[in-house]
Amino acid sequence: MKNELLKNINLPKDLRLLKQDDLPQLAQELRNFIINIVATKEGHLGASLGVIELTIALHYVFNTPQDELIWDVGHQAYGHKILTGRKAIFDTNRQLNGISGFPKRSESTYDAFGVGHSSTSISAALGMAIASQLKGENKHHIAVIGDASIASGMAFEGLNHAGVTDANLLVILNDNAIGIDPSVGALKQYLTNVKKGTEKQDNIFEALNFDYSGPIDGHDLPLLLSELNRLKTVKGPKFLHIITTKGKGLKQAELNQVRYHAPGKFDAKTGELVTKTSEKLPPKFQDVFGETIVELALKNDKIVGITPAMPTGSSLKYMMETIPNRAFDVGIAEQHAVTLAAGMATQGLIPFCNIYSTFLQRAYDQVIHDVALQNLPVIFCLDRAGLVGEDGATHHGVFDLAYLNCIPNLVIFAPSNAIALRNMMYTAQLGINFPLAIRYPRGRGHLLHWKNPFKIIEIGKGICIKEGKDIAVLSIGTVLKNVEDAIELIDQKESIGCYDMQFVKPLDETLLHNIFSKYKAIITIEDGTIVGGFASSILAFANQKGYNQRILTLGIEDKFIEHGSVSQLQQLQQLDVLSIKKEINDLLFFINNS
Ligand SMILES: Cc1ncc(C[n+]2csc(CCOP(=O)(O)OP(=O)(O)O)c2C)c(N)n1
Ligand SMILES: CC(=O)[C@@H](O)[C@H](O)COP(=O)(O)O
Ligand SMILES: [Mg+2]
Repeated sequence: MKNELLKNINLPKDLRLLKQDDLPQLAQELRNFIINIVATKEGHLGASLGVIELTIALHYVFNTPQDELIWDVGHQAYGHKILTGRKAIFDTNRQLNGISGFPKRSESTYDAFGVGHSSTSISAALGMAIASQLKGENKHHIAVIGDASIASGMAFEGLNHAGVTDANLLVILNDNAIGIDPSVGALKQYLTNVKKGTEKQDNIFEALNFDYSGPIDGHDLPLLLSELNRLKTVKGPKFLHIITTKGKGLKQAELNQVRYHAPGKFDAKTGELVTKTSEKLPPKFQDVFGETIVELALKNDKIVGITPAMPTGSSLKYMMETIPNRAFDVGIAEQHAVTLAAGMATQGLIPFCNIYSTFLQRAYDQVIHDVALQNLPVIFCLDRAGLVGEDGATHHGVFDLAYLNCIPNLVIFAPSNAIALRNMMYTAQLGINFPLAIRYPRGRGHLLHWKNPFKIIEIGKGICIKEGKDIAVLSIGTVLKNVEDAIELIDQKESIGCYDMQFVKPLDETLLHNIFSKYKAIITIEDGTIVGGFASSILAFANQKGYNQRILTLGIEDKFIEHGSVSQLQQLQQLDVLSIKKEINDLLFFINNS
């Protein structure tokens, strides 16, 4: 059985020509196809394997793309992509200039809504369903949402609204009892009871006016087909609860669902992970955070740790294992995580609220209204800041410096290395009377030895890395390493000064006055958007203080950056070593000849 059926399917119309009895074989072929490609090209695995039967059934029963199908998060949509015209290019998934790892409207008419951040599907599908009603159309709108994503506030808001409409909406809950990490919370317990049959009487979704059916086995194709065909005839908001296994069809992925959410390279036949080099590498920043918070919290019982559904990705799991009563996974609930931290801070606790930079966008008002306005000493640890690579436009943490910069009271720190991250966490827990954001990138730093004795970091102070004569490079965050390497390659090194500014807010004005009084030209560099971030602050400083030398600003251009490896994207954004070297040399040439 080698893609006998799949090879003839390019679009759902081809799929609909198959006999129902052929669909289980197609499911097997589709699984193998995904496993073979993800094994070498990497990407999200477990979620897509878990919805193979659902994907086939949906495209078989519904008339996509006229009927609108919305995948929540979209990391489970690989089967959907393959069956909707992207089979031949699926091996470019998540690569530079290849297809996106998430549904994307500009990529296909079958991708009804762009996703990446969770819990948007019900609102989006409801919006489309209401629009269809207003336009007098007769179509179906289907939101497929996971058990972790439906626990988020936004999903509840959508359900709450949908329940008082007669919109033609079908919500399918794909319940596999796990997000990236095991699902948490009272809703998870409720769903567990529904599955056991102990919670049939007062169904929460029926109470919200949905026509509820399930739970049914989401791998049973005939059952899925008959239930979807039935639901097609039911008007108004409907809710189908299906039970699936994340990683279905690959033994290791079923057994170790957390690891196989996005496993990296693995052997397609055995499922074994490709073992990485045994060479000692510098730690990931997430582990510097995870290990340091444990070290600090063992000595300081006021410290608490919070993660919205990313215990593994943030490495807060180390604290959850060591000090479980003070480490909280609150589920996909960024808004709640921030205000929970604010509440804890009012009571004298020291909350480290760890959120991926991109996901903190969800909790912007909470940062302003609940934390900063009340000047509460919440310590935000913003992981995955800057370019994250293959997850692409939905996930790059490139807006944080800009969106945080305009918030009064907030101190913004971007460590240039693991030691600075660790020392800032140490400093913060000694006691601060302001909110603090510490932002650091995905992946590893460059220091092998980082567990030095703790040192206090003076708030608002930058560091002179190297004095120069003509040009000062002002750097913020880990891009400093590229700057230092670039300067090493420059012939007139002695001309170039280099500064690790550390804080975007407050700026080190004393240091800046020294720099602006001395150098002929300034370069700012950051791995965030050039609009409103570090560069903007330096430009405003120069303008306000009457400095008029040339200032070159390097950072992420004012557009959404797509997927690719971090190094490829750095090159495209001129943040790699050679591009920085060129920018410095060009500026040197300019000032020497003007
Ligand atoms: C707002 C937001 N927070 C966090 C994430 C990170 N994230 C991606 S998938 C995922 C788990 C989703 O679990 P579930 O909805 O149950 O889907 P499954 O992976 O089980 O199919 C999380 C937390 C995200 N994409 N968006
Ligand atoms: C789909 C999603 O949002 C997550 O799975 C994300 O891809 C995790 O990113 P990291 O791999 O950086 O933890
Ligand atoms: Mg799930």
